[in-house]
Amino acid sequence: MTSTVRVPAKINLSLAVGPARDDGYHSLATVYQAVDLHDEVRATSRDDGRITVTVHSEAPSTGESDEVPVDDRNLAVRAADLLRETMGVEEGVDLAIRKAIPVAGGMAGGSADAAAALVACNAEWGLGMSRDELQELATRLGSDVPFLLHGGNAVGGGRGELVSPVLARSRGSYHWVVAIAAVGLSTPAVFGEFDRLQDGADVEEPRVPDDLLSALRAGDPAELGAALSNDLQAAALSLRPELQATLDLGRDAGALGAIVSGSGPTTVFLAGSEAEGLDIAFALAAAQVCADVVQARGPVAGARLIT
Ligand SMILES: C[C@@](CO)(OP(=O)(O)O)[C@H](O)COP(=O)(O)OP(=O)(O)OC[C@H]1O[C@@H](n2ccc(N)nc2=O)[C@H](O)[C@@H]1O
Ligand SMILES: Nc1ncnc2c1ncn2[C@@H]1O[C@H](COP(=O)(O)OP(=O)(O)O)[C@@H](O)[C@H]1O
Repeated sequence: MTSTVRVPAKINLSLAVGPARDDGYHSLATVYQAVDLHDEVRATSRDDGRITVTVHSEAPSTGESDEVPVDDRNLAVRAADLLRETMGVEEGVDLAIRKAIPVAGGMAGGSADAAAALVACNAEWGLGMSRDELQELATRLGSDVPFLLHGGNAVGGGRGELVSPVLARSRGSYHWVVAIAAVGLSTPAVFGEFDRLQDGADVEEPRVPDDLLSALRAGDPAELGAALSNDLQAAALSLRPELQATLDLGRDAGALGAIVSGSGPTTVFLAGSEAEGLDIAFALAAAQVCADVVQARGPVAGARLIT
């Protein structure tokens, strides 16, 4: 048998970063949106208990440091292994990943594959675990993994893993332009730069901005564009100063809002319509400021079985 799962990328519409905690993580208050840039994970059970992975990349080529591991460092393999250990499964699985989400781009591609592997292996091994049970395992795999199971719009608290669907009344569908950089950025390095830039100053407890929530409730792209925020942006720009020119170019081409996605270096631009998105995409592509430009829509569902 084979079970295939489609899983989206995420954008942080707002990302407020608090102080570093004792466990080395930072407390976060973020609003996630899942967008229709999808990876696919296909799981095929095998009798010998081994877990293997292959990766077919459709994402633009990235630097060597961004290569996706094809051993037990791969987050999809870790997810399958955690599920297997937790449930005492004897079978193994071959995982085949088709990647379209940029690697180390701040769009949670690795976390997405982990979420997809949980759903695919749950089906493939016939475990019948509920979404809530999978959610608990997801928190152990990474801060972003629970949201990729959830999808839609959601608030993330704790270190990002405490996902609450408080935005049930949010409306609208949004047109994004995504500018993908040639070489990724390491998430811990960006948090490290955030700490360095604070230079020992007191960091406030993070909170979700009210204007962002009200923009989502209203379903108003102009309001949402003005309310986008990211506390990691200064750190990402400090490590990659050239991203500032990309942000400026997109704004000049008519973006309602322009922001570094999560820990970067992907930058995202909110457009008023698909046609306006195309103008922004053309301007970015013509200026050759990034490796690839794609258009995406959000919000969309989280990790879902498609076979
Ligand atoms: C920044 C965010 C924003 O959504 O995503 P990306 O933009 O990287 O995709 C997330 O917080 C990333 O989540 P994820 O990529 O799952 O990170 P994890 O594996 O949990 O952590 C990787 C490392 O990032 C740092 N980290 C992560 C989350 C957090 N709240 N505080 C941190 O300081 C820690 O150094 C940690 O060891
Ligand atoms: N399935 C996977 N897909 C992508 N990266 C993975 C995967 N498994 C492990 N990784 C590692 O995780 C790192 C961060 O990847 P990714 O989740 O794409 O970035 P980000 O945290 O910036 O969103 C990569 O550089 C790679 O070494």
